[in-house]
Amino acid sequence: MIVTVTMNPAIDKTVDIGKFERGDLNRIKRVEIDAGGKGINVSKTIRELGGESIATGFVGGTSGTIIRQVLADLGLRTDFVDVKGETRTNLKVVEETGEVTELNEPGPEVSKEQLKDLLNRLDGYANPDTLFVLAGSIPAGIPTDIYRKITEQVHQKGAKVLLDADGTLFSESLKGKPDMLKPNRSELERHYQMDYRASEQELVAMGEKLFDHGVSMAAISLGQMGAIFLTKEKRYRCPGLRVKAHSTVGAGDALVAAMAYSWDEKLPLETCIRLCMGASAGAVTSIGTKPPHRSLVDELVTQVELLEL
Ligand SMILES: Nc1ncnc2c1ncn2[C@@H]1O[C@H](COP(=O)(O)OP(=O)(O)OP(=O)(O)O)[C@@H](O)[C@H]1O
Ligand SMILES: O=P(O)(O)OC[C@@]1(O)O[C@H](CO)[C@@H](O)[C@@H]1O
Repeated sequence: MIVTVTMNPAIDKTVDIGKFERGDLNRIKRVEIDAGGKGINVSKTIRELGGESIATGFVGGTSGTIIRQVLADLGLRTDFVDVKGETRTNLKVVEETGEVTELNEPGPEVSKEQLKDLLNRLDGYANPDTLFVLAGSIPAGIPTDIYRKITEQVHQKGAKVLLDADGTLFSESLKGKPDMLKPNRSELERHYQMDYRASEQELVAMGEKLFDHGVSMAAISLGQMGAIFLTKEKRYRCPGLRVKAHSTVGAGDALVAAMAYSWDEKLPLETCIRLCMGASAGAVTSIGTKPPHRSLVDELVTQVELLEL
């Protein structure tokens, strides 16, 4: 069973404009609305891949109701805790060049009781057959060591954790010894305080250091350049697939979804990697933060090149 945790969901409003003019009037050509937030995107992609998950976290207000409804319409199982404020709306501005500017709101505050409620629910799902996907930012009221706490809590019941977090949240969460990680290049560089662009060798070295934190698999995503996949036994580099990109937002979530789905289905490492590459490349072709179609993923999977390092 896969349980995704989105502490800070969002309505994603993706707008297409020609060229973004700072300090001037910008006319929008197209608007796309999605129920988003990293864990929710992971759940949507798992569903598209043919798997099942339970999407959990906090939702509130009208946006929260919309998110619940959209996910129900998609046939997703959810178990959200209600909060008082309004779930955020995140704006993604996509220019003709493909450049994306993201404006993410902080999200509504979560009380101690609401957090306790969520932790109790997560505890109820934890067993050796459960993988928790902890992904994205946390709203006000939630301590930065929350992912560490959840990881320690569910580990006690034999469950596993896949983490996708940024900055301090990433560094704090590592202390809980998550089982799988999906940092991107800049998250790793920031964690290891590198003030220059790391080489491939340095990225691999940094990735392997994560094994000291108990990690058993790390996927280092490199945007259009592809990704590096590391386990204790094997190291692969996959060049990025050539696709017609619309918005890269959510590509990382699709990769995480494929990792989680592969774990649940007990797929071999190489099959998992191909799926990760196919799903993430497929996600950049979709408008907004919609998951890639399984048929497209299957087509892209055949193009994946695995270079053993
Ligand atoms: N332009 C692109 N063309 C092809 N594949 C891409 C492109 N951008 C991203 N990808 C695929 O998506 C994966 C994840 O992308 P990226 O490294 O940008 O993740 P991320 O920073 O976590 O993204 P986000 O947080 O926006 O979801 C890459 O490893 C790659 O396989
Ligand atoms: O503010 P966070 O939680 O870091 O990221 C939230 C977010 O940008 O991540 C997803 C794409 O990965 C979007 O659906 C969503 O708007």
